[in-house]
Amino acid sequence: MDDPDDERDRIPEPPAAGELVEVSPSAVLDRLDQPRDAGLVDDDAQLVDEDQNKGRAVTVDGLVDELPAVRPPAAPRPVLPAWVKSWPAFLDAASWWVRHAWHVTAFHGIRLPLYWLRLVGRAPFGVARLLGVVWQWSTDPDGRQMRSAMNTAGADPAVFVRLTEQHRQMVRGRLLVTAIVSVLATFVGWSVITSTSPGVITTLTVVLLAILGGIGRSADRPVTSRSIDSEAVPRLTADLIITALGSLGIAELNKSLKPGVELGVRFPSPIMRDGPGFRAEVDLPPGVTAGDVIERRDRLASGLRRPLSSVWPSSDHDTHAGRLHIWCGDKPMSKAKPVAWTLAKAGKVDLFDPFPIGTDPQGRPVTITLMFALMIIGALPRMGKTFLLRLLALAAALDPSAELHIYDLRGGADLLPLEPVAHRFRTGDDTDDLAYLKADIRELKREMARRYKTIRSLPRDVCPEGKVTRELADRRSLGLWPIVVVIDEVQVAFDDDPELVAEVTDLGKRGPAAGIMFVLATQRVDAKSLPTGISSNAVLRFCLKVTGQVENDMVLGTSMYKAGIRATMFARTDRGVGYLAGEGDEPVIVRTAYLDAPAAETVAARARAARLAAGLLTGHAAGIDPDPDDSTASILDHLASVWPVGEEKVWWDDLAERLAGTYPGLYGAWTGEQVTAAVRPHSLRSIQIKRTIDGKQLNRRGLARTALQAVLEDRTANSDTPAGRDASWPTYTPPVVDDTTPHSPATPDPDPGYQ
Ligand SMILES: Nc1ncnc2c1ncn2[C@@H]1O[C@H](COP(=O)(O)OP(=O)(O)OP(=O)(O)O)[C@@H](O)[C@H]1O
Repeated sequence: MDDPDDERDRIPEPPAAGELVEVSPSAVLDRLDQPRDAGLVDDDAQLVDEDQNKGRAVTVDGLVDELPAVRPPAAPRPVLPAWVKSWPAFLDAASWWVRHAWHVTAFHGIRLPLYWLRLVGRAPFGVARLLGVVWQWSTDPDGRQMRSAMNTAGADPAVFVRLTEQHRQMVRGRLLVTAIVSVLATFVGWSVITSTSPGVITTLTVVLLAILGGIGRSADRPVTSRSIDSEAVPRLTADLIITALGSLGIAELNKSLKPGVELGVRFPSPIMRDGPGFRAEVDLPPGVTAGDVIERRDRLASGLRRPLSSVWPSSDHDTHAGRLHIWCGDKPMSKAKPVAWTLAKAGKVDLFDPFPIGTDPQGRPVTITLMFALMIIGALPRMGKTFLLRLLALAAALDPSAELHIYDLRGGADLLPLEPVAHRFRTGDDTDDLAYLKADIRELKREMARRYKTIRSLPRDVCPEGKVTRELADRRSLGLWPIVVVIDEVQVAFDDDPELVAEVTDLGKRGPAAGIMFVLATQRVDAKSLPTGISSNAVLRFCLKVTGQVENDMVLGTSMYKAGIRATMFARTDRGVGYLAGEGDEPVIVRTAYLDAPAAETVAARARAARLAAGLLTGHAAGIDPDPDDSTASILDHLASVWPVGEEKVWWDDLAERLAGTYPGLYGAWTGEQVTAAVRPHSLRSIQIKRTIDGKQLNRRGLARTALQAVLEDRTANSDTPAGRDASWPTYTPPVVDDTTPHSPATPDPDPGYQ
């Protein structure tokens, strides 16, 4: 048999590359608990093959170049608590304290007479207790006990006599002090009674009785009553949390809660007030993850003796997988007032910046940045998906430069308030509606190609990152304003239409950088409704209640469920509450702002007024909504078809006018500048064209027929794609408002649109 000592002393072989070494958690912890200079480095370094791994050390994790700090540095706690940094959260916290203080004061204030009567009832006990204390002090019973203990056969009589004498003297002195104090007290009492007013006597009597009652109070008969119904909502304490955790039925957790075992649950920071509730940070025992607890949110709420929608557990992966945050709201969220939208009454949105969509459970505002993002929203039916979609579309409508394409394939009325601002709008899932959507998507693909060409043609200093900026979006002649496509119940369109899926996937991937954003919502979260190409490219993800891990990860992203981000924990009553991923580093729980249909109509009316004022009402909203142009003809073909017979050179303004006359749906509001910008990617150069009109010499920029013909011939010869697919132009372009410079007859236009 092996000698255990030998076994202990034997230096283990270093693990082969890639071999997994099994190490017990306690061994790891033991090691981690040792200070770095207490032998860890040296002991472990013995395992090193010195030639091969010079300068390296072996730890339980294998070879490393340098040993990391034995303990990772503790995460610094924020200097200011979160509620100080957010005005609404601060107001919430402050108002809670004021309400609480007022309630406690009023509750006890009104009961003061009752409390006094209770004290008076205890006053005789107080007198007896006081007399007992004085008697004890005066008669020194301890000394008497000591002498009785010495009254034994072996005791020294001299010591006994000395102690007896000392006791007698002490008692005599103390009795004298007691007698003098009693006489003085009687005298003072009598003088007060005879010399002061009855009011003072009454006050003193009241106070004296209260003091005597206080001395005589009993632990099992409290004088004061409870101001808070502790049975309904007990204070959130460490004990309560431990009890609740113990009721979850997690074996590993229960093991560490057994009597006699070192408690595995720790509280790294004190339980504190956070917004309208309390927050606790809990370190779960090794082997238990925050996700394990989050999954049992209902049992946790039961253990904490609170309604389900008051209890919000979350994970903190910046620290470790076992760090659990529990936030308990004062009021159940399902009973709290719906969150008001800060933009409901006033305000504009710049889609390039974050805009508010609701609050977190603590009441802090949550914002979202729609620009450059593909967003997916998934949930069970009736959880608030369409309301959120409407909110996002309304926010986009409040940016007058944005072009909205709104599709409600369920055919309900929820998105109708957006009709007055939508460039493209359809509600319903008839063949017509789906064909309209498909044609629009195709147009958007061509628009995307055009946008990329325009972006490529821009100088580097104007477009350094190769994507749309606010400045570029504002130059209407470039046609790079944000386009937001909102589709509710997208699964209706995707079913049995792989071509559409492919086109939306492509737009979802490449569109955002060119300013084309999609927001897709579905109540049927599966691979058909959210194909991998779309779900894996979504930047923003919003998941309201779903039923399982697969749906959760499909909307929020792979492994989110494992990481403890579980939209399965939401209850059916948590309407409008979901996880938002992609906006910050960590997914957050959001209570989306509630906007009913009339309020949505008011916001849409405001947005429409702003668009009208800016001259940016287009497409369906402007009453021009023929079927999307699904032909493959491009602006080059259109220019050729409107070219005036016999003319060799034509001004851009005249060409714009002719295009608008022949294709009002496509070029209705175009100017010469826009036509120039549109053909720029095709290398069509402008020329100066002089004309005499009414005896006046006018010099403007325009196009030569030969140049157009050359480009068309070139395209036919070189292109293997259908003519005009990549050169085609979007349908209804808003009229130019903000950067239109009237053409001066003699001077060349400085706009870069004129080359
Ligand atoms: N932010 C919110 N706050 C409070 N209640 C909300 C919120 N959003 C939605 N609701 C409530 O939830 C109900 C359902 O919302 P909505 O119609 O958006 O659900 P849905 O998920 O789109 O349903 P469906 O899949 O059937 O279309 C609404 O009638 C509304 O009362």
